Amino acid sequence: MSGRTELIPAQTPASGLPVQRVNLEVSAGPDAGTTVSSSAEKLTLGTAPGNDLVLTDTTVSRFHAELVRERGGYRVKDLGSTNGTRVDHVRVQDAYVADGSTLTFGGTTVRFSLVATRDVLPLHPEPHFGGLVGESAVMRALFAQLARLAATDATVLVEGESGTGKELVAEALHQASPRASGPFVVVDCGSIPSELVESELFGHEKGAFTGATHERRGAFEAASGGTLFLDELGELPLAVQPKLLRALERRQVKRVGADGYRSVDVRFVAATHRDLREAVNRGQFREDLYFRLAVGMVRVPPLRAHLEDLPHLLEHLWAETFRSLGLPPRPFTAPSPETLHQLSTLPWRGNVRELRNFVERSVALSGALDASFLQAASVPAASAGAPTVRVELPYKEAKEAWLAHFEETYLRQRLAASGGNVSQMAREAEVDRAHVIKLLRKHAVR
Ligand SMILES: Nc1ncnc2c1ncn2[C@@H]1O[C@H](COP(=O)(O)OP(=O)(O)OP(=O)(O)O)[C@@H](O)[C@H]1O
Repeated sequence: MSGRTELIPAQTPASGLPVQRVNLEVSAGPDAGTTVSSSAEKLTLGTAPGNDLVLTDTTVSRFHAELVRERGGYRVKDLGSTNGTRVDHVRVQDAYVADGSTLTFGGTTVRFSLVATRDVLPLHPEPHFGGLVGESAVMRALFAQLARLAATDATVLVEGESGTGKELVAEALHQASPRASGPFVVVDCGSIPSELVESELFGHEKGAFTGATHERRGAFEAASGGTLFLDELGELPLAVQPKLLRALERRQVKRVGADGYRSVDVRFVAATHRDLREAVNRGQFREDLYFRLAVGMVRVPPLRAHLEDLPHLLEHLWAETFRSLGLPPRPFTAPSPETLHQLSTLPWRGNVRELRNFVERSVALSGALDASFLQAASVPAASAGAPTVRVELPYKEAKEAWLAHFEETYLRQRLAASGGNVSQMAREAEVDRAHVIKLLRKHAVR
């Protein structure tokens, strides 16, 4: 016995992914007697219409809390509510709940219970969809959902941690849709200075502002006949949000400095790694825009939720690395069981992007997948303590590894101190916001 936890090979049930169904029954408060039953991965509750459990209790916030199904069970997460969330009378921010737990939201009490029968989600027949790969049941259930959504023109909101593949999801939706022959236009709200977002989205007339020496069409017009993908939607300035709402509702946009509206024909997909419901509670995101976007909700799982895809992903990213570097492909050699084991025990906070970085480093430094090429940040022990100077590396690489540790530690702690608000963090750190975003991506911090 090695005492090691083995990586479970991908075993995909042929028919579908069995998912748990839960019941939420309001047992005390103005809505006593109301019951909701669902097998959704995420359930929200609050007073805003559109929550899965809508409460009328005035001590409950608009988006008060959510219940998320994970491998280890169900978790309840408070969404920054005014009066807090309790599990069995203990106030919590984020906690696991058990069958029969009593949950309290403000002045309302809800009984949480598991339903004996399981629902079954359909699975996509192939272990890939567009540029996404995954053999696991969770990924193939996601592909099946994407295939269904691609056939429609519905607006889609893609949620997921950084590096999980949200942009690939948007691109795959476009490619599988009837608009595939039209343009796929990407706007990253996080990397555009806030004063330029409106012109980037809707265009401007000549002379509309200092520097507007020519008229310019915006992303909506550029995407006409195709799909417009807005990344980092949570960073969209509040002032632009009503204009986006209008554009989505009426399919009309007005260039900055123009008098009239122009019609546009676009399919709209947006992504966020931030919880927009929390942003709504804080007054940073408009509730009406949130509901307009959340017509089709797609949640991309973090890598730690489908580790059985590691071998398949490594092989895919290996080929991708050679392709992107313009190098002749080299045959893939599967990692040793030890390496695979080590990879499967890491937190992968940067998700598939971090895995890709690891593959790229391995290719560049040795041509074989080797766990010693994991960046210091991936390995919990290294990121927790003081940085070690890796004297076994050549001077330049040792210095880079040490600097990388400094950058990541600084970014993580600064970002946490500013409550995850990148603009505020950039101001406080006296670093240009676009540079901060580049660094955050480099270190897979978000
Ligand atoms: N399931 C997957 N199969 C293949 N490649 C993937 C998968 N998921 C992510 N990737 C790769 O990981 C990298 C990050 O993906 P992507 O940029 O789509 O993530 P993201 O969620 O949009 O990140 P961010 O929130 O930082 O914008 C890309 O190189 C992408 O090709």
